[in-house]
Amino acid sequence: MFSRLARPSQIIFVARKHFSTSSKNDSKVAVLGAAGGIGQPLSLLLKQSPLISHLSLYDIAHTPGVAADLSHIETRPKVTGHMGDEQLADCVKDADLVLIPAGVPRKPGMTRDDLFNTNASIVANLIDSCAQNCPKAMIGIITNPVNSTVPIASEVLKLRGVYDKNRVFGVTTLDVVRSNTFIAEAKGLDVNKVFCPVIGGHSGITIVPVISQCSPSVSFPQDQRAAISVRIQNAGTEVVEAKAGAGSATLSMAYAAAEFANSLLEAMNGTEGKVQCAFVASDETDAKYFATPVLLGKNGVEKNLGIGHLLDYERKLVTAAMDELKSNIEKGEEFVAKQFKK
Ligand SMILES: NC(=O)c1ccc[n+]([C@@H]2O[C@H](COP(=O)([O-])OP(=O)(O)OC[C@H]3O[C@@H](n4cnc5c(N)ncnc54)[C@H](O)[C@@H]3O)[C@@H](O)[C@H]2O)c1
Ligand SMILES: O=C(O)C[C@H](O)C(=O)O
Repeated sequence: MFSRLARPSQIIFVARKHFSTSSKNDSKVAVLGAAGGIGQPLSLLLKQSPLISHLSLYDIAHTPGVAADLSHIETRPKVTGHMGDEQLADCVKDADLVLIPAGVPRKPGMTRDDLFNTNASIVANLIDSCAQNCPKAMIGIITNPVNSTVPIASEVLKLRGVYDKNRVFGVTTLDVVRSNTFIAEAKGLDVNKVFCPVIGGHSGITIVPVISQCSPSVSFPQDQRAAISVRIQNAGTEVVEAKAGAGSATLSMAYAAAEFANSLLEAMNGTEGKVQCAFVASDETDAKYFATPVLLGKNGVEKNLGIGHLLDYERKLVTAAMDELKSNIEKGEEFVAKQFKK
C-alpha cells in the first residue's frame, strides 16, 4: 500500500527575500535542548522556515549565545533564548509545536535504554511544563530511549488531563532517512525519489525497515535484504562508534527532525497529503505505541496508515521486536506512575 505514497516533502531552504512576510503561517516552535548537538543545527534549519514566526529556544546552558547568533540570520522567525528552570514556562508558552532533543546521548557500548535513568526525568519535567503552558501543542520527542520517553510524555499529559494521542510523536524520521539513503546507494537510485517506511520502535531490533513497501519498488536477494535491514537497525550504533565517545548522530538527526517538523507544520497549515513515519499511540499491534506511516493534518495524526502488507521476513522482524518494545513502553509508564511527582 505504501509503495504508492510519494516521498514526504524535502526541506526547502528559503531565503528571506523569496517568501512573503505577510504569510498567514504563524507558528511558534519551541526547541528544548536547543544548545546541544542536535538542538543547534535543528534550530538553524528551523530558522530557515517561512512557516515559523517565533523560534523559542530552551536549554539549561548556553541558550542566550545560540539565540543571539541565530537571531542575526535574515529569515522570518523571531528567535528568543531561555535558560534554566525559571525560564522554561516562557519558552513554551502557547507554542504550536515543541521539539525535544534534551538529554544525554549514548557512548560506545551503551544501549539506548542505558539512557533511561537520566533522560526519563528530563523529559517528564519538560512535558509537565508543556502541559501547563501549551496544552494544545504538537510534541515531537527526539530524546532516547524514544520507546520509553514517548510513553512517559503521554502519561504526564494524562496526569495533567491534557493528553491528545494525535499530538504526541516519537520522532523516528532518521530511520527512514537512513533507509532511503542506504537503498538508493545499493540500487543506484536518485535518493530524492526514494521513500522506505520504517515501523516498530526506535532501538536495535525494534526498528523494522519495510523494504517491500519502498517507493520506487526495489528487489533484493534475501541475504542482501537482511544485510541492509540489519544495517538500518544498527545505523545509530555505527555513528556512535565512529564518533568514539563524542556522542551520537546530531547532524543527520537535525536534518530528520527538521524534515518531520516541516511536514507537520505544513499539515497544520492545511497542506494535504503529508505523510511521516512516527512512533505514536497505536492499535496496530498489542504494543500501545508503534511507529507506522501516519497522515498528518491540522490536528496532528489525521489517519494512521497502518502496517500494510509485509513479507514473511519483515513479519518475523516485527515478531522479534515485540517483547523489547512492550517492555520499553511499560518501563516508561511505570516510571511516571511510581516516580513522577504528582
Ligand atoms: N530520535 C532519534 O532518532 C535520535 C537521534 C539522535 C539522538 N537522539 C537522542 O537525542 C538526545 C540528545 O542528543 P544530543 O546529541 O543533542 O545530546 P547533547 O548532549 O549534545 O545535547 C543535549 C542537550 O540537552 C541539554 N539538556 C540536558 N538536560 C536538560 C534539561 N533538563 N532541559 C533542557 N535541556 C537539557 C544539554 O544541556 C544539551 O545542550 C539524546 O538522548 C540522544 O540519544 C535521538
Ligand atoms: O543511536 C543513538 O543513540 C542515537 C539515535 O537514536 C540514532 O538512531 O542515531
